[in-house]
Amino acid sequence: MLEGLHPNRPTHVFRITTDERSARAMTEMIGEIFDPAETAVASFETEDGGPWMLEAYFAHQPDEAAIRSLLRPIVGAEADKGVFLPIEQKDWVKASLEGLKPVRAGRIFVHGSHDREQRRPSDISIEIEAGLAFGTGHHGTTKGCLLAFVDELKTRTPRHVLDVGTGTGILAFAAAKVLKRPVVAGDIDPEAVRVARENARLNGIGAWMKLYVGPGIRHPEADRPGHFDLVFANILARPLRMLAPSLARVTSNRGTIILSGLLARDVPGVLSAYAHQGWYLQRRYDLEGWAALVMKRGSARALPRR
Ligand SMILES: C[S@@+](CC[C@H](N)C(=O)[O-])C[C@H]1O[C@@H](n2cnc3c(N)ncnc32)[C@H](O)[C@@H]1O
Repeated sequence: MLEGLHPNRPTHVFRITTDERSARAMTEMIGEIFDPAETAVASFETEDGGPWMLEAYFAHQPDEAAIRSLLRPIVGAEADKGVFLPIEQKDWVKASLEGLKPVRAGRIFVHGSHDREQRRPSDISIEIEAGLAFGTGHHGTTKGCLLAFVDELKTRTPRHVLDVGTGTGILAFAAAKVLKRPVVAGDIDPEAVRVARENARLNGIGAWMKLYVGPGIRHPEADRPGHFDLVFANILARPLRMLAPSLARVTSNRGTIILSGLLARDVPGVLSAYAHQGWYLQRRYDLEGWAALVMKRGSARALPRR
């Protein structure tokens, strides 16, 4: 969930801990200067009220001296404290998955194959092998969506679910397993859809996953006006804003859209795009600097003051 480059294919990472303002300024500068196809950058709070970290991922070995001199006008001598690290290519995904602990949201328990024995009999368990797709459940955006989904179930039971930007398929699987119904899920990245298909089989719900490759809802399974009563879209702020009219169109009048993939600073822009379509924010989940927004159709007057 970084701006730019697919987060699972970098060769080098640069990390620097600093204050929020400098982290944001450096993120913006790196985002503007470097080609988004070759660089991914994000900054986030390392703990509540604690220092911020900037992480920049590069597809090729970066010119370290040049990057430090670019950052010096923003953070001064601190630019030299940041570290550049090579990223092991071969087993990077596997190794990072093995190091990850399972994630729990209510009864939903997301785990890798190495943590199967931790499942409880009452769990809705989802086993994920991420491969090259995003979505192990550990990212603040995914966790936020899972928590929002669990809370949504306290008041209603959706029947028709769409997951836009499905990655490994994790949110769609949670919905299919909890609701015991087919779910439509798509991703712009064919590799993600391949991984989601494999994971669906692994979880015994291959027949319930209606997977498609394509941007947004550009597929006959997804482009069904008023059909879905729960839509997940955990992608970036810009596509979320652009997709506002089409997501609003395919969601039923009493339906819910759960949006994520946006940093707290991007929330007002996304809310305003959905307010233009007649949607308001019912509640939000903030985890590790990322926000998940639960949107309902209704009067823009219901928008909370921010
Ligand atoms: C942050 S990941 C979310 C994965 C998973 N849904 C989760 O919650 O962990 C975002 C996914 O959205 C996909 N994506 C980005 N822009 C998209 C678009 N316009 N339409 C469909 N998928 C998109 C990416 O390929 C990526 O797999």
